[in-house]
Amino acid sequence: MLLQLKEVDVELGGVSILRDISFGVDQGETLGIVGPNGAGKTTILNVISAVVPTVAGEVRFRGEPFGGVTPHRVRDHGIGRSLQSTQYFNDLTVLNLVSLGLLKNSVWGALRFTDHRRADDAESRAMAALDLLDLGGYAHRPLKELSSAVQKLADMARALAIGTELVLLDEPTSGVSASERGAISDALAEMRRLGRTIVLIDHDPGFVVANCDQLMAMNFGEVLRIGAPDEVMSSAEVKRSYLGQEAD
Ligand SMILES: Nc1ncnc2c1ncn2[C@@H]1O[C@H](COP(=O)(O)OP(=O)(O)OP(=O)(O)O)[C@@H](O)[C@H]1O
Repeated sequence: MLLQLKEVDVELGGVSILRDISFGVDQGETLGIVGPNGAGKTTILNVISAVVPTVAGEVRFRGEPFGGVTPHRVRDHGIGRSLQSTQYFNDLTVLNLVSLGLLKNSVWGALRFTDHRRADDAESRAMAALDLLDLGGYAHRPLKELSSAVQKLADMARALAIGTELVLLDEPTSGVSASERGAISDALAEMRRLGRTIVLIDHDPGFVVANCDQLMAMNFGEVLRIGAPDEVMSSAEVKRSYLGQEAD
């Protein structure tokens, strides 16, 4: 098993945010997570990325405890994460956005591209990731000129370039029109075809169900059910608690 959370609890500001979260993700598998606003989906990605600490339980990556890892070292383990929004990077080109994630020097050094050898290496790896998602034609375009779908795809390429072991996708369809969601699905399908292990969260349960191997439904910081996507979505507790429908 590549990633495992065992009985994880998280508290932020003295408030219980996650309780008793346990799941595992095998190599090459996509775990989808659904749940209403505030269920704790993003916090789970924050736990895996070592952005928030746990107060109980354990995170294991490649069978090893992941406890002491700092957020800026997560990338060194081959874990890439897409952002909910790329708005702060609007002036960058697509290639710069993807390269930036691959540069190991400080952000300031990276922005100035002072280390040319590393910058060239980062750019060629970034270009390879863009080509995998068929985005090579956008490489030199600033993000601000592109549709929100292409901006999302560029950020997925950034996560793919870093995430050789594990890709965390945070709301890839948010702000993307219904007509452009197919392109996001296609990119995700390509990542899965490449054998990447993925944790996917999105507000659109239909999108998640269609694009995962295993589904976890959450509510109020707890796991309601985990298993085959159709089984989870048709279970009484998920219908009742998440979809607001009466159980059969
Ligand atoms: N830094 C923080 N301090 C205190 N509470 C927080 C913090 N971050 C998140 N929360 C709370 O934790 C709960 C879970 O938030 P989280 O963002 O993980 O949910 P989510 O399922 O991703 O929701 P959404 O779909 O709206 O993004 C929410 O009640 C949120 O207000």
